[in-house]
Amino acid sequence: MTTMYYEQNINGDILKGKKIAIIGYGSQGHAHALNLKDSGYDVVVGVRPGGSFDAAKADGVDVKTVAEAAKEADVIQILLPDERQKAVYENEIAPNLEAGNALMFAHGFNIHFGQITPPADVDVFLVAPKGPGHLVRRQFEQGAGVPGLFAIHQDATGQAKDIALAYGKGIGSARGGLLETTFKEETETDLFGEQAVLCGGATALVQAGFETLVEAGYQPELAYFETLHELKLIVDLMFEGGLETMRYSISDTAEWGDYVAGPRVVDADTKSRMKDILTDIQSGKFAREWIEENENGRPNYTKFKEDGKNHQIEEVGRKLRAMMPFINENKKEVVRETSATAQN
Ligand SMILES: NC(=O)C1=CN([C@@H]2O[C@H](COP(=O)(O)OP(=O)(O)OC[C@H]3O[C@@H](n4cnc5c(N)ncnc54)[C@H](OP(=O)(O)O)[C@@H]3O)[C@@H](O)[C@H]2O)C=CC1
Ligand SMILES: CC[C@](O)(C(C)=O)C(=O)O
Ligand SMILES: [Mg+2]
Ligand SMILES: [Mg+2]
Repeated sequence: MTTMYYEQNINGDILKGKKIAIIGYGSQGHAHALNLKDSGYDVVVGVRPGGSFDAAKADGVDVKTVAEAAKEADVIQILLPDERQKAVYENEIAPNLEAGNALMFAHGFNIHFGQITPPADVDVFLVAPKGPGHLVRRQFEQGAGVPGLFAIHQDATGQAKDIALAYGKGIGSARGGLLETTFKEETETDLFGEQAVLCGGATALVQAGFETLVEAGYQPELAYFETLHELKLIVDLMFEGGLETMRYSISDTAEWGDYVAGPRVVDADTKSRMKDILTDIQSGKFAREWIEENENGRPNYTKFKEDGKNHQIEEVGRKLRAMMPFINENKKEVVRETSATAQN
């Protein structure tokens, strides 16, 4: 049965007086550090010298090396890229762990796929917002919150769940709801969601729609508005009131087209391939291949990234967005973080 926790059911006092180290100051790192600080907690950020270090300093956060932050903290949240966590954990965090500390994650990848094995005398749990870090920060500042998951892997102190809930409240996720899960369930569903629907599925759908229109001779700018820009406005309505609200706002013509054409695009074969994707995640095949890609210096990742950047939809989009300053306003904070974390 699903168990949800909301702000009013959570006592955040258990984290008062504890030092929380946020390791990494990227998408999730900056959001957790700033939200926890604004919630009145004692936060130190641990990163290497460079863009993130400078950004955290400029934001008025206490910043140290990873090893120093881990050493002085009671609660250590690892918000580094998943593929870098194992090395940083082994070299800089593990030697500074003490019995009774809490070791945290925002995604279960490294624990679930056996990359990190913490000692038995520390709590190990995750608090994973169900949304991009920049929105975790933006929504918190707006008085809202991105819902999150939490899961306990090890409860050495008997306090793991209370600390996890207090942490989830501190970053604003309990405003949207904290759902109790396991590392296995969080890891597999998160990977599936981002691959099949949220990132892989959505970008492939947008690109294919754009290409279909442009190849048929329609203007690329029009194709951009139709397949990418307007998607946000349609998804906003789904977000606010589900598919029904979106269908209430669109024309009856669009709604009829939705019913008859949607299943032609995403059909039983698509669903069967979604199941294959899920199987590869569950079996560990995806994780093994991603780890290997990193060990080999990311040749395919780099090529995919470059091809994506050079796709016509991106060139057209950059030009059109430059004429819409209201979009660029929101983008500023993401770009600052992106450029701060772009180095390897
Ligand atoms: N992105 C998201 O919105 C979400 C992410 N998650 C999870 O959160 C975790 C963090 O992901 P995300 O926020 O995307 O990570 P990012 O890619 O944004 O993290 C980048 C940060 O890690 C630092 N970093 C990278 N390598 C090292 C290193 N060797 N030593 C010290 N610092 C280093 C970077 O510093 P520098 O500037 O020096 O490179 C930067 O501060 C992952 O487990 C992810 O799965 C969960 C939910 C959503
Ligand atoms: C959808 C991608 C995500 O899982 C997220 C923002 O929740 C991620 O890993 O970044
Ligand atoms: Mg996710
Ligand atoms: Mg993810």
